[in-house]
Amino acid sequence: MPLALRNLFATILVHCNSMDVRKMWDTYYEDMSEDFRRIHDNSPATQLQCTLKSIKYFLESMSKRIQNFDIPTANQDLDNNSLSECREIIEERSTKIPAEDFDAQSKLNAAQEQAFKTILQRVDSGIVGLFFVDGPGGTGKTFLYRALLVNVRSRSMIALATTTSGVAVAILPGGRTAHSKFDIPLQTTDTTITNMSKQSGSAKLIRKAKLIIWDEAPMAKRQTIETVDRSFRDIMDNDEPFGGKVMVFGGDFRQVLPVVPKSTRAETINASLVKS
Ligand SMILES: Nc1ncnc2c1ncn2[C@@H]1O[C@H](COP(=O)(O)OP(=O)(O)OP(=O)(O)O)[C@@H](O)[C@H]1O
Repeated sequence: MPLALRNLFATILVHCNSMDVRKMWDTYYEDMSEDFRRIHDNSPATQLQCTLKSIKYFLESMSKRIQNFDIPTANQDLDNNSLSECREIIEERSTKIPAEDFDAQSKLNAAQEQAFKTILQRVDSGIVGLFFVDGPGGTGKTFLYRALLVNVRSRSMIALATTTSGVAVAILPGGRTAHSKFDIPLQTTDTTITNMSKQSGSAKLIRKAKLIIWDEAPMAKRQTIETVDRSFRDIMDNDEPFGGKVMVFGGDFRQVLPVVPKSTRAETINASLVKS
């Protein structure tokens, strides 16, 4: 429950004026930072900054500034809340975190916890990361995505949730189809790029995103995913895969492969992500 505790701590700061804030901080810091201690077990400084950013997020959602309270100082993060942010970034930041997701990270099973920790270490270190979450239907992939989204978003960082089909969009908070979010052309080939220009709001959003989730990836043609890869490299001016972003693809190859009209079995498999 550390996330719920940080939310409660921020709420108490805002509504209870006569509290000894520093004493309360010292008393409950261990409990409030328990999730970050699990992820960054060797770095107390990172644990502290992650905890402060999360409390800052909740305070700002109540129109308060963390600087006005007697708790340790958060590092200045120039990425955050700049006045010149474009519409796409403002919209993304206004995604509501569902209350039922607050304790998702404390309920993760061992396999989910392992994936959660590994992915968040990449998010916090800013090192490129390409992950594929594989599992048959009902094994908890969406549950893991939701825990990741709440953790990253509750620290005022941008996490994008995309899916291949419109049907699955509704199960991820702030979800959109990858085609719509990344402006992917309907017909993709081995040389296409997306319609996002480097100066567009969508490109600025990609530059800021710390985590990008793409569910139902096996349903997308590999050329579609490769088109996004080429565009991200261009937008980020970085030739690492997906321009150095932390990408989490997920889905189940046992379910639906890409739909290629009038294709043979071999052509369908050639269009699949496994051939990328
Ligand atoms: N660690 C967990 N603790 C409690 N409930 C969980 C956990 N993991 C998954 N669940 C629950 O199990 C059910 C199936 O999980 P989920 O929807 O995440 O599976 P999925 O792998 O995404 O399935 P699909 O591929 O069909 O979309 C959901 O009701 C989810 O809330």
